[in-house]
Amino acid sequence: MAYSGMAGAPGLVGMSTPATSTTTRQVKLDKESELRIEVGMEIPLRLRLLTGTAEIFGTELPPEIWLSFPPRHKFAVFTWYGATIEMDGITETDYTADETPMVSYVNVHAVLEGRRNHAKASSSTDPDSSQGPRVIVVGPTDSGKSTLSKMLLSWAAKQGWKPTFVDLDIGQGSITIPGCIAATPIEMPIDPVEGIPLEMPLVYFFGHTTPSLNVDLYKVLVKELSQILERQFAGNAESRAAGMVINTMGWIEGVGYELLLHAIDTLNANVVLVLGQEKLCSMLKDVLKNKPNVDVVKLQKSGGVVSRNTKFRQKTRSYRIREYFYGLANDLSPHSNIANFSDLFVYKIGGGPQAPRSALPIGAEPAADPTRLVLVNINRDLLHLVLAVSFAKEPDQIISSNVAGFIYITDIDIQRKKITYLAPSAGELPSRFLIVGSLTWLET
Ligand SMILES: Nc1ncnc2c1ncn2[C@@H]1O[C@H](COP(=O)(O)OP(=O)(O)OP(=O)(O)O)[C@@H](O)[C@H]1O
Repeated sequence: MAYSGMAGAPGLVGMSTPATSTTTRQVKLDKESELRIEVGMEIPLRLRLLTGTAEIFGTELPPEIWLSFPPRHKFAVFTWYGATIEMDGITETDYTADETPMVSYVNVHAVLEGRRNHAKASSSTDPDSSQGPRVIVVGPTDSGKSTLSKMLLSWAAKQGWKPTFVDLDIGQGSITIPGCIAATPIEMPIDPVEGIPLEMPLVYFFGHTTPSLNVDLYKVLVKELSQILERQFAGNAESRAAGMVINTMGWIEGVGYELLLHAIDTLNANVVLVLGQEKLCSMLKDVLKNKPNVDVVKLQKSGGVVSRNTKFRQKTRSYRIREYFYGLANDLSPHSNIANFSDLFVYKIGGGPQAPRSALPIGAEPAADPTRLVLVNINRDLLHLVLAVSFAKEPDQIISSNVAGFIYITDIDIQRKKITYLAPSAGELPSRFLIVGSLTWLET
């Protein structure tokens, strides 16, 4: 695992001292308690495990090694048997808590583990039982869904499984930039600083950060993703037995609820973990009662989960895009490239009328087709938008294709018909077909 090393940690000399500590200090944790930390807004926090054992969201801390957590990071160091932690730097808040839902979470992990073992043992004799658990984590915003997903994945990976992480959260997803749904196998416990490794995730670009802008397209993309995953599972008994953990959005009312049911159905989830909401749990139990193979389990929300307001969420999205191009520690060097208008084809999905008015019965209004491909005229409206580079070979494959990566439009020269864009690497783009939505970014 790529832990950030201790070298080059920020000096604290001459800094003002907020109410919380700025000096090196130790915290002793009793068994089954956790240290909850919100790193300050400007400067990273260094932290290391001095004695005992402890984990961050399911990933064990290496003894004695300093880890550097970026500004605004919110996390907890939990210990099952007791530990001493040393911190160096500024925190916005830090406190210890001995009431956590961790025992119930690890009990869920134990049940999933049993199902994985059963699936593995059945794979040669009974293909129908060879599917490991497909867990979907649902709940309102800020109920700890992403965190629980990470814990379940890291605990499974620690025991040698390679479960598939599916992130359907287009607002605050953890696999790639916002506006996408994605899946990736988790082969090692998730690095508490760097997050999910980005080796070849399967990514579909929705292009907006709320599904309400094109609900049908969102459903189509979830279906496309699920079909590819089914194909992968069919050819790989190991990942089939390890199963999936699916993270969802916090939108659980109305259309949001409908999308949850759609995801449960499309991805064939058989364990639904409901965090922090009785009403949602009872609605799901009721609607899924005819599916005896689907378990709906209510779990307590952790008191440590931090609520994030709209502004914070927008900022987080912007940092995620920045991280894509420049790396978490500014360790990547994106390239500024120039292309002719004629070199690239930019499509948006949805919007255009389905049929001309003349082709409709008298009085009928043309409805917008949510999955219609519309070729976009290149003009300055594209400035500061983030576009996806499709793997499609032909335009009609764009919706069903996953994406290779993203570019950011930094200039449009109408007179010379040139586009300047930032890309993760130099050289030609893997495809000339680009997808545009409403995902903007202001590079600062
Ligand atoms: N026990 C804890 N102690 C401290 N911070 C925590 C704890 N659990 C979760 N957090 C932090 O709280 C924030 C919200 O948690 P999380 O992202 O898991 O919620 P979510 O339900 O997935 O949110 P969303 O609805 O936006 O997707 C995150 O920054 C997470 O790191």
